[in-house]
Amino acid sequence: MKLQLALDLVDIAGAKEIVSEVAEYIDIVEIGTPIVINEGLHAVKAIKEAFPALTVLADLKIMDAGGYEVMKAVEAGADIVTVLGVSDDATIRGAVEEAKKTNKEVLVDLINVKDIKARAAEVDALGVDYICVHSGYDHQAEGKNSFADLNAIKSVVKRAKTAIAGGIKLSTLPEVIVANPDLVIVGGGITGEADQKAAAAEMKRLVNQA
Ligand SMILES: O=C(CO)[C@H](O)[C@H](O)COP(=O)(O)O
Repeated sequence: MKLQLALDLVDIAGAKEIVSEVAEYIDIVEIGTPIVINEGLHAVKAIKEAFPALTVLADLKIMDAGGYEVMKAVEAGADIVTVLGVSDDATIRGAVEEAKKTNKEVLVDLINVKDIKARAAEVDALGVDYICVHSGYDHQAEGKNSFADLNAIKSVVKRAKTAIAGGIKLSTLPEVIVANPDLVIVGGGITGEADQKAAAAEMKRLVNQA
């Protein structure tokens, strides 16, 4: 099981500062959608250059032109690029085809997918690398999480790795770990803590025990 740190509400300098603190405890660093909106793919490039040993995920949440947008993210240094599960199969196919050219990976985010199980089975057959259940900020504000969804997709996904994101904290991590995803994605559960290093270290310890 791997741990991904999601960076959303910082600029490039802030992102570098947090990663410097916690790099030894994370497997993947995510350049979140808000950073890409604010800073562009320069943020991906800057983090990959500063931390070449870390796997960098660009959370573009691609909805169209999968091949082209994956190509641009990979050119900037991304190792994994996200595509929305609600997008067309052709978009996901294009993203997978482009990523495979350079041995990079595609994570499909099932945020706002209505029939989680059916779509997970479909995108699994398209050859994606990760399938992620995700309660976004707006759903978190309504008190929702994706813990049950993770169990649901694990019953149908045969080849992709599974991931979970959305409001995971130290207090809820044990519940997530029981469901045994391949990847746990944590943003505010680390960045929102006064001691980010301690939070990341404890999360890594729990994830490693799984
Ligand atoms: O993609 C995102 C929001 O759309 C976030 O990166 C993801 O939800 C993880 O952050 P947090 O743990 O703070 O919810």
